[in-house]
Amino acid sequence: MGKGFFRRGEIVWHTVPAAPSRQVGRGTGLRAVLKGNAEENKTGAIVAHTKQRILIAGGAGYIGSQMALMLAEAGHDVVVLDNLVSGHADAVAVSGARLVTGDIGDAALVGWLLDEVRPDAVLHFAALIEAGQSVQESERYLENNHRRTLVFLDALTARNVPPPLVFSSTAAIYGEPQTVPIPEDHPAKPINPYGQSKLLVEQALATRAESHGLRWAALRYFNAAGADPEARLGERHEPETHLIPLALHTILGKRAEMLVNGKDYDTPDGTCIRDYVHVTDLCRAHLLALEHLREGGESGAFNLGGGEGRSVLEVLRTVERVTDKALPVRHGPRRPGDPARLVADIGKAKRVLGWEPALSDLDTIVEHAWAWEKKRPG
Ligand SMILES: NC(=O)c1ccc[n+]([C@@H]2O[C@H](COP(=O)([O-])OP(=O)(O)OC[C@H]3O[C@@H](n4cnc5c(N)ncnc54)[C@H](O)[C@@H]3O)[C@@H](O)[C@H]2O)c1
Ligand SMILES: O=c1ccn([C@@H]2O[C@H](COP(=O)(O)OP(=O)(O)O[C@H]3O[C@H](CO)[C@@H](O)[C@H](O)[C@H]3O)[C@@H](O)[C@H]2O)c(=O)[nH]1
Repeated sequence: MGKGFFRRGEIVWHTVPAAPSRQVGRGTGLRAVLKGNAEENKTGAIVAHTKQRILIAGGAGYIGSQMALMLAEAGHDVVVLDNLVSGHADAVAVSGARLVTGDIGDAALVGWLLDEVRPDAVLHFAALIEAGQSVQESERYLENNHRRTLVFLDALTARNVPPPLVFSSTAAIYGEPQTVPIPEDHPAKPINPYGQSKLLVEQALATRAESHGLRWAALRYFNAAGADPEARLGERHEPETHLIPLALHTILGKRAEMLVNGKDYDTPDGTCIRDYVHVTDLCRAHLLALEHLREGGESGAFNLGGGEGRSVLEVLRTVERVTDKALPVRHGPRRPGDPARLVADIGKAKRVLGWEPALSDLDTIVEHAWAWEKKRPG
């Protein structure tokens, strides 16, 4: 155990120094996020007035650790609960948030933590995330993502006034889309247990709203991508399955070639189309969702995408352009369970939350991911 850790029973608190600055970068739209709760300092940066206590389940993962960093930079007090099944303690250290190593399905731990932290809001990122793996291991996915979330929700709703909850949902709940772009009221018919587990949680949130007055937002991310604009954090799934990091690993010589899954889809170049959204844009949406709930806004689901569909080959060409290197590519068969097109209709998030993707053009996403890959640990 490294410097800066101490044990408290079975619980490990990670006590690294807080982030050096409470400034929030300019031009990121956070003025709107923190309205009424922030001021501009001499340098024009945004500094939060009211420090809030935020609990992040799954905050040692790719998106959750970026969220912890954004909240810490906005001046909030952040505690991460993560069992580190796929997350990284050193990613939490970047934000200076406290890390409690444990499981969302551990009722005693979660109850203790809620009493200890008394969070003003909870963000729930904790999940197993591989759709393909979920087909082989459906029980494990439903147990981890759905049943353990129910335990977590029991602990939250046992409180007199449960804190508002923002949940990481996914485009995978829609299954094979009937219309593209996909609006939130599109039928939800997941075609893999991963999507099913997320839909079951969304249904549980709606039920808890009726039974316990839980206020919630389910943010249905499309393809999360990119990295911290200052390359302090980024994607580090092990094993990695996502297109952009795999292409960058190939460029770096960690893999021999890039396999394109299918070239006979009904799309202009025959490869799958996806909607890539920058991780920082996703995190900003969480702040806006919290603000929305804090102001009494209606609970519900919101699509989050970059708003544009890009094919696998377009992504690979962008990787070649940004890195200025050629990518060895091989065409293989389709990957089971891959819909041809997934593109978000993000009108509701724009209208209701005031969200607008700012960094989600493909070049910026790949540039940030590339900067991260060149300096990431491991
Ligand atoms: N990455 C994407 O493209 C994408 C797209 C749609 C939705 N999502 C959702 O966003 C969330 C975050 O995704 P990510 O890419 O950061 O994944 P990630 O694997 O990097 O992070 C998930 C984190 O949750 C933790 N975790 C898992 N099960 C846990 C449990 N039972 N108790 C405590 N901690 C647990 C892991 O250790 C990890 O740190 C997930 O809920 C995922 O389903 C991701
Ligand atoms: O080596 C590879 C890896 C991926 N792909 C393709 O690239 C596209 C994007 O794949 P990937 O990056 O693995 O993301 P998705 O499978 O689209 O899934 C992501 O996006 C979904 C929402 O759109 C979320 O539900 C998932 O959690 C998230 O992992 C797909 O067509 C893949 O078949 C390849 O061709 N070769």
